[in-house]
Amino acid sequence: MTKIAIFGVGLIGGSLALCFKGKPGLTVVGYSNRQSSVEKYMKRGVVDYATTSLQEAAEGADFIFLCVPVGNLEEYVTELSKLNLKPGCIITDVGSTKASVAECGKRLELNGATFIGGHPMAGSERSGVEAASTNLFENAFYVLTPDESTSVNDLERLRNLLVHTRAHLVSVDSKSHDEIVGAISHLPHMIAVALVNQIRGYNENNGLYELLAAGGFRDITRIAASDPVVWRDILINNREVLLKLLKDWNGEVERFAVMLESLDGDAIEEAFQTAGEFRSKLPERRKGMIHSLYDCYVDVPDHPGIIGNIASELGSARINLSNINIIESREDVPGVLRLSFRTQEDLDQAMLLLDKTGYTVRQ
Ligand SMILES: NC(=O)c1ccc[n+]([C@@H]2O[C@H](COP(=O)([O-])OP(=O)(O)OC[C@H]3O[C@@H](n4cnc5c(N)ncnc54)[C@H](O)[C@@H]3O)[C@@H](O)[C@H]2O)c1
Ligand SMILES: O=C(O)C(=O)C[C@]1(C(=O)O)C=C[C@@H](O)C=C1
Repeated sequence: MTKIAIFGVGLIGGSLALCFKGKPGLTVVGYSNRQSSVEKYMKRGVVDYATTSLQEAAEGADFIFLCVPVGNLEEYVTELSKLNLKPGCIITDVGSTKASVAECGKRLELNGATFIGGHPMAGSERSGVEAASTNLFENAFYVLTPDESTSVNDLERLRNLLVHTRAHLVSVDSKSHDEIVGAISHLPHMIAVALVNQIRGYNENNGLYELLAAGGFRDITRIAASDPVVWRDILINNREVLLKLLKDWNGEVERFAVMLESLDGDAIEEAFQTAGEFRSKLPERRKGMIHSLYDCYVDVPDHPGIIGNIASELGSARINLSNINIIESREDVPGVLRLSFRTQEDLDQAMLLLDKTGYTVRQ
């Protein structure tokens, strides 16, 4: 049996556990420092076994996945370096920053074990084992950060195991990882939070802000609801990269102010034009980056019960709906519903069914 230990069975750790559990020859052990969490992991059935003993979880493991917040990663690598791990054990992590943990894994003597950093580029604003899903990593990119000291054989063993996630594996050096992911993930999270807090401030004096906030605001701010502790650690860990990115961001904001002050309509058009072109080239269906789910949009008349009707149509056809959002709905004006599914197959079936039922549905 190949023993896989998962430290921190939350959104990411739980989703990995679900990818591995029940696969022939694999057994999955969950570790938490809290008894109540261990009980929850067992109750939800995401692991074969769970324990609060770090030693029990780690010893004899062929693979150890550290899925705790970034601020706790180095402390766990250090704790593991003090144990008698199985020779050839691969320690990996899923942290959203890679340079500091990779440096720690390299610096410490791991007594026959190896550290290879990892980061699945998939996730959600939700957290905890309750949000874990078998399909979270499907078609997403999963970054590995081996270095010159990583053996080809160890890397291959980890890659072979990660096949169960159905993600696309890519290798990147840890410094480039932090620069790129800082720009495409950490900066957007800061912007979303700053934007929500700006509007929250206005809303304190006038509740209409909250009431009128529709599709645009919701789309750009979904990630502002992400876990505060997880994101505190990510931002602090990648602060040098982020301080530089924030300077560049200030430049972008300033450019807009200049365009408005000088009534430069051409420049505004061009800004939207170039942004639209770049965005439309982004590959669709990459979960965790732009699309976290498989979505379609349905035009609906604004009358009571319509959402219930659509949900029960899908339910009767055994199509699993994972989310439903009202994008727009005003009196006497048709609204738009966004329906989200976890798989392409569910999306295709739902679109076919709703089209047959007479709804206008599009992607
Ligand atoms: N959320 C995302 O979208 C996302 C995506 C990719 C990677 N990550 C990375 O994955 C890691 C986990 O994030 P998540 O979103 O799964 O968070 P989460 O809060 O859902 O899960 C974290 C888990 O770690 C446990 N934990 C916290 N502190 C611990 C400690 N000191 N010792 C043991 N267990 C502890 C928690 O109880 C929880 O089960 C982070 O390093 C994060 O950067 C997150
Ligand atoms: O889709 C989301 O909600 C995410 O925040 C996922 C996301 C991202 O920014 O793309 C967040 C953090 C990760 O480390 C990787 C992926």
